[in-house]
This record gives sequence, C-alpha cells and structure tokens, in this order.
Amino acid sequence: MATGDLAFFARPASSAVKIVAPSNTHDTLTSPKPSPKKESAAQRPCRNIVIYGSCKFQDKGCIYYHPSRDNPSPVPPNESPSLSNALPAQSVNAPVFVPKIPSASLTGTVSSPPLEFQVDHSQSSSSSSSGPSNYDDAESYDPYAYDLNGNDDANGDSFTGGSHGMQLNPYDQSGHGMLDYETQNPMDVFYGGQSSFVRQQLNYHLYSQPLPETLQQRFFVSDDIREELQKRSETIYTAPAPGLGLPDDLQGYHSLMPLENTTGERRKFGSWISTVYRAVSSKDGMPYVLRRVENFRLSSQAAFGPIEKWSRIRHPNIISVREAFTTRAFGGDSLVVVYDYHPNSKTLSEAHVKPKSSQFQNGHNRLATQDTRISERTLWSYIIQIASALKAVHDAGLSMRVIDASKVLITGKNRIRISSCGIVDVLMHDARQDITRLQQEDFTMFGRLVFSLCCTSMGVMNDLQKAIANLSKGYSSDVKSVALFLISKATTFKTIGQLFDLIGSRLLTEFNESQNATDRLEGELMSELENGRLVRLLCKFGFINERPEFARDARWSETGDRYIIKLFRDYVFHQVDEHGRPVVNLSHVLTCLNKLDAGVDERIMLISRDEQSCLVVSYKEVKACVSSAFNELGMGEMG
Ligand SMILES: Nc1ncnc2c1ncn2[C@@H]1O[C@H](COP(=O)(O)OP(=O)(O)OP(=O)(O)O)[C@@H](O)[C@H]1O
Repeated sequence: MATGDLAFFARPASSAVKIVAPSNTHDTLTSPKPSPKKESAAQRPCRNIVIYGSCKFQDKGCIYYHPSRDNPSPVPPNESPSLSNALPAQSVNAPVFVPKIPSASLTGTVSSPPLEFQVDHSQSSSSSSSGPSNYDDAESYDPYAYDLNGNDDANGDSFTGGSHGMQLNPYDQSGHGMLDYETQNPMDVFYGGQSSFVRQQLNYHLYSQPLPETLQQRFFVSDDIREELQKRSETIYTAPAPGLGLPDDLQGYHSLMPLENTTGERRKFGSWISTVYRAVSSKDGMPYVLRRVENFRLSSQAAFGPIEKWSRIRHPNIISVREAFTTRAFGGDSLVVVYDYHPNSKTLSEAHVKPKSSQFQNGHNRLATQDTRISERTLWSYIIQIASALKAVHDAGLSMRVIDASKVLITGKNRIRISSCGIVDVLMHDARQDITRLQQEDFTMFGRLVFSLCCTSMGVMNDLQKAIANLSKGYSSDVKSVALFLISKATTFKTIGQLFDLIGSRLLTEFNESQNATDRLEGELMSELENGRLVRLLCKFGFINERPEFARDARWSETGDRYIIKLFRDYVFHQVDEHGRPVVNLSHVLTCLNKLDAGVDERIMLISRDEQSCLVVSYKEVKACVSSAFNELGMGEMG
C-alpha cells in the first residue's frame, strides 16, 4: 500500500466504534449491543466505519483520515490501518481508493460538522436525502452562504478554496481550482473550446436542495407540454401504411405518407385536385410537406419565379416554402410544392368551423354538440397573426391569394400559420394579374374568414346581413369594425397600415401574451436543462457499474474507486425501508444526483452490502471517484 495514497482505516470487526467531535463531551455513538433477536437489516449496526476524505478533528477513539500533502502518512499513532473489513479482498493489496480529489479541496479548510452520530440504519436507510440525520442538522448546506472573498464559509464549503480570493469551480478536476478545459472529460461537451474562459464558482449548480416531494415535478417539463411534444415526435416518426403505391423516391424525398384521405371524394384546391403528403428529405433527414397538384403541366420555367420569392420569406405565421418541381412519378403530370412540416397541426376549419362529432354524455344516449365558438381573445390573436403575415407578404411585393379556414393551420397553442403559399402563383402564372388588385382581394378573403370564424360556418357570406347580426351578438364592436373594413369595397385601396390602426391596442395584449408564453417555455426548458446533466451522470454510472472487465481486470468495477461508486449507486437506488421494502423515491434520487453533480462537501454514509462496513464519504469525493473511473475508461478506449 502506498503511503499517502490510502484513505481508509477500519477497526477490527469486533471493536466498538465511536466517533466523537473534539469539543463534545458526551459519547453518543453506541457500541453494537448483543441482541438476542436476529436484527433486521435496518437495525443491525455496522462494524466498521471508514471516513473517506478530509476531517479536521482528531480523537483517539476515532477512525479518521486527514489527507495532507505535508504529512503524507495518514496513519494515526497506535492505529494499524486495515482495509480488510471495509473493502473487498482485492483492494487490500492494490493501491486503491486513491482519492483523486483536487488539491484545492485537500488543502482547503473543511469545517467538519461535529461528528457525533449514531450508526443507525433506520435513519440512513430512510428516504432522507442525505444520510444520517445528525449530519443534516449540523451541516445543512446553504448554497447561497458562500463568501465571495474566498474565505471559508459557514457551511464548510471548500469550493471557495482558501484565502486567495479565487473562486474554485466545483467541476474542477485539475486541482488548481479553475476549470481545466484541456483535461476535460469526454462527456463534458459543453465545456469544449473555451480554454481561455475562467468560470467563477458556480453555486447555482447546486440547483437542487433537498426538496419536499411535492416539488419533484419541477425537475421535469410539465405534463401537458411533454404530452404535446411527445405526440408531435411520435407523429413525425409514424411509418406510412404499406401498399399505398406511392413513389419510393420523389426528387430527393422518400417515405411519402398522405396527410389526408386519398380514397373516396377527392379534395379540391380551387379547381385542381390536390393531395398533401409528408415525406422525408434525403438531404437533411427532416420531414416536409409536399402538396401535389394533379394533372398540371408547366407552361414555362418562369412560373417558378414566385416560388423563389416565397422561399425567402421567413415569418412566424407563414409556413415556409422550400421548393417546387414537376414530376411524372405519380403517373400523370403533377406539380409539387414543398413546405415545412408542422406535426399534429389542424386547419382552422377542422378546429372551429366543421361540425364536431357528437358525443355521448355521461354514458347516456343523449347527444351533445361541442361548443366550437371562438373566444374573443383567441379571435383577436388569430386576426393579429394573420394581419402580421399579410403585412410581411404585401411588403415583399406578393399577395397571399389563399386565406381560407382550410388553409390556415393551428400549429401550436393559439399559434396559427398560413399554408399553401405560392402555389396559386404557379398555377395562375399565365393569367398575369395585377398585384395591387390581388392584395385587395387578400383583404376581402381575410374578412370572409373573420365572419366564418365568428359564425362557425363557411357559407355565412351568402347572407351578409345575417352574418353581421350573428357577429354582433357574440363579439365586440371592434371585431365588427375590423370585419366590415376587410370586406368593404372601398373606393380607394386599403392598406395593411389601416388595418393595424383598427387593431390598435389589441396588439399590446398579444405582445404581452406572447412574452408570457416565452417566459413559461423558458421555465420549462430550465427543468429539462437539469435533466440533461443528470442523464450524463447516469450514463457515467452505466459505463462504470457492473462492467464485466476492464484492463484485464475482471473485478475492476468492484474495486478501488469503483467500489465507492457501487456503494453510492446502492445508496441512491437500492435503499430499503425498515420493513425491507425498496425505497422508490424519485426526490431522493434527484437530490443525490444533483448534489453529486455539484460535488458538495456534505457527507453521506455508504454501507457495504454485507452491512458490516460503513464508509463516510462526501459527494465531492464520490464525484472525484466517478470522474477518475470514467476518465480511466476514456483512456482505455483511446489506448
Ligand atoms: N405544412 C403542414 N404541416 C403539417 N400538416 C399539414 C401541413 N399542410 C397541411 N397539413 C395537413 O394536411 C391536411 C390536408 O391539408 P389541406 O390543406 O388539403 O386541408 P383540407 O382540410 O383537406 O383542405 P381542402 O378541403 O382544401 O382539401 C390537413 O389536415 C392539414 O392539417
């Protein structure tokens, strides 16, 4: 055993264990009392306690280790080190358990808590997040209580690293207290390429306090958002049904799947028959929407001119146009225009205008019709979004040409996008119409759409007086003014600016709502950010734990630093309660992993599987063990 390397001392199995704080006068650690009954796992006391890492206190009755570079021999007087009771057999001989703790943490002062505790399995095996409760009392970690001047803080947080006023990084594995990007480990991809950047101590890495269980869902994105995103992802990867007879490859797009019914009555796009497919691009692997117009023969290549203009428009309320081509892959001549794909979107017509399917209510055979009426707030949001899209298009010298409930898609919560842009420009290229007149028609189509949405009927414009009466019943006079402005046959040309004058203060409400939505989403994103870190930690555990062999050593994963990792894994995942039932407590797992990731000084007691040995170890030390073992694997891979 190399002197100075070893961090463990254990009393012989028979000796009573006592751990006392220096200033404390009463011994509180009980010797294991002979019990006539067979003790349960949770009651049986450990025979050996090994303190791993640094402690300031010294007492004859203690088993301790005080690593110091000045005094490399950790052997206390009259104490014979023995690992045999604490560690697996192989580790006795091997120079193992070398704590690869950053030198900063070795030399920095650690204010140890009064080490006064009873070896009490019922406490350590409870679902409490941080080992023996006495520790909790004495050393409750306060992430905000650190000293910016680098002095030792009240919590004994050695991150501040002594008196240099230099902030140490909890992620530092290099020993000099700063992030060492040269020796970064291969999982820490986020730290790459910033070698000149010195990060200050990041106490906010300790984002997880021991939380009440009710808060545990804050670690995850909220249920409704997760459900929606998962559904979208599932939709993207649904495979097309076999036997549709669609082309295998269509000018670099494959896996075609129709997004609408292709049998029975064919859907029309104006006077053309069109079908919408989802397909995957061979270039970037992303899904796109292909709108195919059947029996269309291109008269001249110039008809694709507008498509180029459309493909330059990027607007949050317009479905982006990517490209257009003609093909004979479906049999006859077809025009195909490619758009961005927004999974699980619905047309306004599907969401608000078409009659909803009737439902049975409360198990009775009573039919109930769903109320499809749009709230005024939602209606204003739709009006503003369409107006905004219209402005971008008119400003680009184009006209929308189709503003219809069946061509405006709801792609997210209250979020609409206009689809099928540019296609009419290609289809009607030969007609050569005046753009100003076409832009005026956009206003009229927009007005009709507002009436259809207010009255939840497509044919509402057949009787304008009735439509106006219906609209007035359900909506404010401001909505009526906007709708009438849009459909009016003005003697002078209408402009999009006039429309925005009418919309006025509603814009501010929409703007505020949109910022609130961004804030909410950022909040959700924050919780996932934490999970990413935990996944990286779990991956490291996966690489290390139970590895059958490494460097021709079949016991690699069970010995040395890895033994601590194994016991830590047991501490996190395999605890049982006083009745021997598994503790399945996500809060405990998340808290432990977050503390490990932050590398806090808080100590926990790890108990060997035979329950004969305890190891007192800090999260910081476990973190060093994980990094060292993982780096070893990384080196092995390179070698
Ligand atoms: N860019 C897109 N991303 C995702 N889905 C889309 C996209 N464009 C269209 N869809 C979906 O394809 C389906 C068919 O679209 P289409 O525009 O033909 O609507 P429709 O209701 O069938 O209209 P029509 O009555 O004019 O045929 C709709 O359910 C629509 O949600």
